[in-house]
Amino acid sequence: MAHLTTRLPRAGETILGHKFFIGFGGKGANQCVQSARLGAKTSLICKVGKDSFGNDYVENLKKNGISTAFVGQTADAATGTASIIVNSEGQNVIVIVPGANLLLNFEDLKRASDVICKAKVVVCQLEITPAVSLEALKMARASGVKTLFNPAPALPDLDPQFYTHSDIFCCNETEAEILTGIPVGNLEDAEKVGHMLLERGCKLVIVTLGAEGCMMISVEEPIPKHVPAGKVRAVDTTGAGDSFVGALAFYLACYPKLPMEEMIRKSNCVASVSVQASGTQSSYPFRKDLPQDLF
Ligand SMILES: Nc1ncnc2c1ncn2[C@@H]1O[C@H](COP(=O)(O)OP(=O)(O)OP(=O)(O)O)[C@@H](O)[C@H]1O
Ligand SMILES: [K+]
Repeated sequence: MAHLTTRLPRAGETILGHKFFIGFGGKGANQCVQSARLGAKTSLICKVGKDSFGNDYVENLKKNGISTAFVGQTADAATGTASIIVNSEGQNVIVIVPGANLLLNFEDLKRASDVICKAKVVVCQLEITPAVSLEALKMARASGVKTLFNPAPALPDLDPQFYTHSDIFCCNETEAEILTGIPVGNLEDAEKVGHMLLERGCKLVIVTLGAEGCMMISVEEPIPKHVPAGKVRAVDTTGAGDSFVGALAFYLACYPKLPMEEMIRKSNCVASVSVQASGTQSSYPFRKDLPQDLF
């Protein structure tokens, strides 16, 4: 939920804001929404609270055609939230309470094992307990399901098994720096990150570079490739990373024979549409609104 104000309040101060809105999020949900809008059959495995936010959350997923069979609702924690205050200069303060997300456990994964093991692609992030995310990747892998891992929010001491259990490891510049210690400001830096992550056991690494598109490198093709994004007029880049990951998951699942570079190029196109509208899920394009040569 976001509050727009002219300036940020000081400790103990009450100020008036001029706008308030609630948007749905969670990286997993955002990615799922983007995949679903492109036409993928999707299911989200997560946990929310038995509260009005949780009810609305489930409703929103259903509206987007996402299966909620494995969206648990618990009375033991509140739905995860992010409260954001943004001033007129665009500076913000944010409080995140993960809440019910942290209660998603191995039992929940076991209950969902059918969707995990029969999926074409499993996408994981780090907004739940990392060990649970890793277990989902392992379950997928053991069944020959393609794994796409997005290490967000990044942890400096990520369990090294995340590298070896990801078919595709996709991070942005900030995450790349936290994971490797290499500040990423250009393509060359991203290439260094790519080499380092391949050494750690990744099969294929993608570093997203905002308006510059992406860098990709793989064990099969260890020469880094730049996949540029089209030039667009960006109005709000919030959520672009999740749009990209969601689109990539769609192509991996629905067009598995496309060369990876082509999948990334198409995912860049989808994500570059999202930066031309404000908000996160509200900016994600539907298949019918995109150039049909993307399909
Ligand atoms: N200004 C832009 N113009 C065109 N495409 C963009 C732009 N910004 C982002 N994109 C697309 O979105 C993808 C992801 O962007 P980025 O690397 O900024 O992710 P991110 O930092 O995780 O984003 P965010 O945190 O804002 O969601 C890029 O690889 C590109 O395809
Ligand atoms: K956006």
